[in-house]
Amino acid sequence: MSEPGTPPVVGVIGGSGVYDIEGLTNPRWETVETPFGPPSDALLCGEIEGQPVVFLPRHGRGHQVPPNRLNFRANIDALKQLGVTEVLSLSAVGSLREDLEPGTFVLADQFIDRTVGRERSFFDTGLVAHVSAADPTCTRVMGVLEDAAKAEHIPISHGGTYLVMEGPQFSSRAESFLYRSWGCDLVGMTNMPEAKLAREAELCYATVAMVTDYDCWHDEHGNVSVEQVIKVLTENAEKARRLVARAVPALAGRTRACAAGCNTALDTAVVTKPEARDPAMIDRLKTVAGRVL
Ligand SMILES: CSC[C@H]1O[C@H](OP(=O)(O)O)[C@H](O)[C@@H]1O
Ligand SMILES: Nc1ncnc2[nH]cnc12
Repeated sequence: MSEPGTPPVVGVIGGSGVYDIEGLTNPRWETVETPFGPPSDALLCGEIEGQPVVFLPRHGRGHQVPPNRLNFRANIDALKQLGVTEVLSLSAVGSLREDLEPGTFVLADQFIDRTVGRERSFFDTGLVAHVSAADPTCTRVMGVLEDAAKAEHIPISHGGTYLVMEGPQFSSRAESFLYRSWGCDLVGMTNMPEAKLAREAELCYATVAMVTDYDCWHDEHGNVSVEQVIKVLTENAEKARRLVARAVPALAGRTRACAAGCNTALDTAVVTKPEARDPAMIDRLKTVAGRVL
């Protein structure tokens, strides 16, 4: 259980095409068990310029877990068990906007959750809580990422709405047009419920969405394929690596609670009266919510 002023430990969740991070000092893979079952894989722990960092390949090192089977709760619990306080998510996404070309990096800040059948909360009967998800990403960490991108001369677009679909199939053309008509900018399959669970666990969360394709709405571009996604990611891997290497040490040195309020999200969220709380739930939630239970 970490207190709001705990020195930062950066967690990096690597999405499609990002199964490892290079350049860590003292690297070691650690297997973590959680009350929610196993995370996607072992987690790689180490340091970048003295700043502790923990890496989790979202789909496993061999990309064996599809988006609709990800154990998001276990992934977030495992990161928090290893002391993580701020999460950088790297994600491949389709573009729903002409000007967001493949190869563009976007700091997505809003989500529309169209997923079905995923476990979307740590809380449940016996221990009820409602956190705010009005601003699901951490504005402070996004600012650090933006500065890191500038320092590395990596163009990055600040802000954008990411529609999260269930998958694993890509969208039908009618769905793609629908998402565009809703004003969404990006489409992907993984950032929900991941971002909301990070908020429940009082972790800062920011996502670097790496545009790989125009989904299937654009009449001058072919329909998205895995081959295209991996090709564009491979071409941009070096940029992503430099961005992470610059951002991680820049997140060091925070000595107070996150100014955006992420580390205190549970202060006013739990509604179940203390005498009505299920002891088994309190035990299950000791990593993510032990601070307030
Ligand atoms: C391999 S293409 C589709 C796959 O890629 C994205 O995952 P991630 O966010 O982990 O990079 C997308 O959401 C799909 O899961
Ligand atoms: N077009 C797309 N739809 C959903 N997820 C994606 N990941 C990368 N491109 C995607």
